[in-house]
Amino acid sequence: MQGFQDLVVYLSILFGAILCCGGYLRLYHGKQHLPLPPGPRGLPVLGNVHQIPTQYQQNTFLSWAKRHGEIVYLRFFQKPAIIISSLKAAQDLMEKRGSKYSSRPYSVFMLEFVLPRPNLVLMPYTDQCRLHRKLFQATFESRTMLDSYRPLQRRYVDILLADLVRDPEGFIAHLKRYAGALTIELAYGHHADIVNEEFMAFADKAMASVTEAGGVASTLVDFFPFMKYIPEWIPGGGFKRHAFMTQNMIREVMSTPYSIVRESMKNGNAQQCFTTFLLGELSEDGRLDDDTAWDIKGAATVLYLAGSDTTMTTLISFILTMVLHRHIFKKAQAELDSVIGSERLPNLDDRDSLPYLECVLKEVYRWNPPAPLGIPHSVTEEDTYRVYAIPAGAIVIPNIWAMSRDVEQYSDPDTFLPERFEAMSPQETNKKDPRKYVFGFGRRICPGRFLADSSVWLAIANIVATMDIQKARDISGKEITPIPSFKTGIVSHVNPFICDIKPRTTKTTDIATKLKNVTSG
Ligand code: HEM
Repeated sequence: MQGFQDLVVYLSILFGAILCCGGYLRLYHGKQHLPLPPGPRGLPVLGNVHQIPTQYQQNTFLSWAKRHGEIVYLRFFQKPAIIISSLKAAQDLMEKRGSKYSSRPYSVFMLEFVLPRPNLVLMPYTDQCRLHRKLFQATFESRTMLDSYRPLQRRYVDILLADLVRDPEGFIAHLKRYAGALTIELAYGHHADIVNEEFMAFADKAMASVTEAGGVASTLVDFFPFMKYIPEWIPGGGFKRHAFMTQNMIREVMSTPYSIVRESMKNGNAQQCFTTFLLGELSEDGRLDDDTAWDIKGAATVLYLAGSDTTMTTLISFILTMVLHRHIFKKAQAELDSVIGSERLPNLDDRDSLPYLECVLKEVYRWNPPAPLGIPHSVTEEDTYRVYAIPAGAIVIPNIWAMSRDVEQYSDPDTFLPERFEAMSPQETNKKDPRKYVFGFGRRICPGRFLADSSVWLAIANIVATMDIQKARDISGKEITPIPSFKTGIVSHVNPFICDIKPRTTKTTDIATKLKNVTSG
């Protein structure tokens, strides 16, 4: 068996070499006759694969950008890739030339093994993708629709505050629940208690299985598609077993809440939600083929998967920075007290009158961009940028982390300093607003950005208004200062830390009393 395994690896390398040489010749004899962008020197067959770390790739990519420039060229076996590390280059290419830079790299593993149907996040830029984006935009980018979610956001913020009062130590779980329950209710209409924690836990497990399943062999199949024909009982084909198991879990995550919506539609008690909207838009006279049903299930699941972890991470980054910088928290609180007073809780209409809190939120996005490498795009047509050729089919990785650490834009970029935005002119603030890059670019920009931004703002404004946050103390009374650290991966999750959160009692408002009627499920 070992011999066979070696043969598979040997064949993979051989095929790679052949494809690679073909690719290489094509690149250098492309019609532009321009050089490729600079990058670290790779090996003949592997390209730069062996230089890519498995963890915190954004840091390595940033160090390459410092050496080679804002566009770095890499090769993963035969596949070209560019890493974009400046906002200007990302906007020039991914936004101004959106017609060429808006597809996604094709993943054999995800699209042929794990998912029953491609979902929006992974779709190439086809008519189907445009249709799905239109549906997301109609639901999450229209002002009227966003305004209609305000009562829901208010309800979940009240639950969050009540949870924080009841169990301050569980703040990470409460923030996760806030972000998750909100997106679940938008997706499926019923209260999160019905789909409940069990659904969130199972969805997390399925996603972990996707990540685990994406080990070496599954990554290889993306570069050497012939591997998909290796039977699963032969070494090298074992990834298929894991992939099929993952597919079963994903199917269940997609189907369970969808079936509840279908059932309540039959019973005439379904709430208006993204799933009912999609059913209305995509079914013909109430009829639905199997593929369309999977498309709808996929779109609703994407809403939860793309929306909850990213939103939660922003909120936890906020708590962490407030623990570390109490003077900033107190300054935001003083602003809030002077504008809102203590008789009511802040709402989204107050946003424009709280400029310092706005600077704090911008700095939270910048300090820990929730998706440090975004989601890769791919180039559909050969292109040129400055003096370089960008080959068709290249994977495009925006290094959002590098953009947030650009010293030309932000001095002392590792320091958490909301005041950097306070000191800027309106034009400069607009140009340097991290929301210009943390939500991605161009035709694939995050369609949930307005919802995410308002949900995060509402939660942090209400936390600042009602809670006191500071460092926890050990039994000897000494302050415990959390050391900021983040998980590696698509989302930069904050590693757990402890802090001391207490409800504030002000002259006239006792928030615990105010929220006594709010139940958390
Ligand atoms: C702070 C919270 C969030 C952050 C930082 C974030 C960030 C991102 C980023 C970087 C991308 C990739 C864009 C690109 O390819 O250029 C993306 C895509 C996406 N996001 Fe978000 N997101 C957040 C919240 C949400 C929410 C709440 C939703 C749900 C409505 C959502 C739905 C999506 C979808 C569906 C895509 C794929 C779009 C496509 O492929 O065309 N996101 N997001």
